[in-house]
Parts: sequence; structure tokens; C-alpha cells
Amino acid sequence: MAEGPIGLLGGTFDPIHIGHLRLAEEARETLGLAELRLIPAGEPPHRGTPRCPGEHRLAMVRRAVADNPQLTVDDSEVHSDGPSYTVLTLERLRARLGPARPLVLILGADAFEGLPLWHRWEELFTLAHIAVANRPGYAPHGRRWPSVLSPELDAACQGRRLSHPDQLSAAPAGGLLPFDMTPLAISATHIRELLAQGHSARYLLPAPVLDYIAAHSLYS
Ligand SMILES: Nc1ncnc2c1ncn2[C@@H]1O[C@H](COP(=O)(O)OP(=O)(O)OP(=O)(O)O)[C@@H](O)[C@H]1O
Ligand SMILES: O=C(O)c1ccc[n+]([C@@H]2O[C@H](COP(=O)([O-])O)[C@@H](O)[C@H]2O)c1
Repeated sequence: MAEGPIGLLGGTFDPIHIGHLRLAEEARETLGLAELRLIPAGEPPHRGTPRCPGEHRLAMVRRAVADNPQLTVDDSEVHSDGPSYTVLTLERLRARLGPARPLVLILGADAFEGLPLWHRWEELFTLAHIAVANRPGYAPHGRRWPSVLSPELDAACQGRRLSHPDQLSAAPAGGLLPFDMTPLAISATHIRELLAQGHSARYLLPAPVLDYIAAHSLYS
């Protein structure tokens, strides 16, 4: 029998903020995950070069979760060459963890909407379940979702919808589960703007991360 599902939250984390951390914590709790791994992207595909190098973003993620043993950090993408394609990360994890372990890719609604642009995106469902959280400004689920999805994403989701987190343990991959989290209209873009203008970003991200930013003069 496979052990409990492992959640995977990838991101540029430039920098990591309270929106990411509540997403991780609420996914872990709501979805009944045995563990949640944060995976900072080395070279995030489909966006410009991050403002901070991977080592700094990784260091900030480590500081953000240092007091929470249930949130762990996977540094493999930062230490790999080439674009951080999620399908490659999932293949590597699947090879290491075996075919039976349920894996759950955690995405905010904005990331999910862009899924058909991802490298080998249709194979993601063969490697993991996908759990999608609401994000203010995007249509996550409920009345409007998934009716707002592009036709190709809608088609790929047909027959995958799970109705309860317990179903994540019943198969290693292939399900789609929307879930609610505390709506938080926080973005790394806004935090970078605040810091560049010399404004306070206090309480939008953990104090140890802000201390790290100050110590290394990042984003100013
Ligand atoms: N406030 C939030 N609520 C829900 N999901 C979020 C939130 N912020 C980020 N996410 C999700 O976390 C993952 C990583 O996001 P990312 O690192 O790109 O953060 P971001 O704040 O969107 O950054 P940026 O503003 O630089 O684009 C994505 O799946 C994204 O949807
Ligand atoms: O695999 C891809 O093609 C792909 C394309 C865009 C984004 N991703 C991943 O999605 C996560 C969030 O990306 P971003 O750019 O919103 O921070 C991060 O882990 C990226 O590596 C992955």
C-alpha cells in the first residue's frame, strides 16, 4: 500500500510571500497531504529572468518554512540546468518514489489557466493529480469554473474531477481537485514594486525573509 499523498508547490518565489505559504499550509491540511514540498524554479519557463538568482530565492524559501517541519524544500530545479519544466521534475520524482505514491501538483488558479502552454502539459496528469486553489482576480471554481477554461484544457479535464480529497489516495495520479483557500490578493510582483519604491512590505511576507532581503539588498 502506498503512503500518503505528497504535495508539490512549484514557483518562482521572487520572493516567497504569505500567499504562497497559506496556499502550502491550506493545501496540506485540506487535501490531507503527508508532506508538502516547495520547489523553487531555477529557470522558470514562460516568464523573464527572475529578479533574484535561484540561490537567493531558494534561501528565502528555506527561511520562510524553517519553523514548519511539514513544509519541506526541494532544491533540485535550482540546481538543474535549463528551463524548469514541471513535467521533468515530476518524472524525476516519480522515478525516485515509485509508481504507486500519490503525487499532487498544487497550482493557483492563474497558473492552472495557463497549463496548455506548459511543456508536454497533457502528460502532467499521468504523473500527478492536480489540485487548484482560488486566487483573487482569477476564476477558480464554483459558479464560473471550469466553464471559463480554454476548450483544450476543459477537454483534458473531462472525467478527472474529484469530489473529495480522500480520492487523492486512491490513485497515484490523474485526478483534478479544486479547493478553497483563504483569498489573499498578494503577489510577488506587488512586493517587488513596494520594495523598489522604498515602501514597507512588512506582514506580506515572513520577517526572516524580509531580513534576508535587507541583508542582501535585494529588490531595492
Ligand atoms: N496569493 C496567492 N493565492 C493563491 N495562489 C497563489 C498566490 N500567489 C501565488 N500563488 C500560486 O503560487 C504558485 C507560484 O507563484 P509565483 O511564484 O509565480 O508567485 P506570484 O506572486 O504569482 O509571482 P509574480 O507576481 O512574480 O508572478 C502559482 O501556482 C501561483 O498561482
Ligand atoms: O513546465 C512548464 O512548461 C511550466 C511553465 C510555466 C510554469 N511552470 C511552473 O509553474 C510554477 C509557477 O510558475 P510561475 O512562473 O507562475 O512562478 C513553477 O514551478 C514553474 O516551473 C512550468
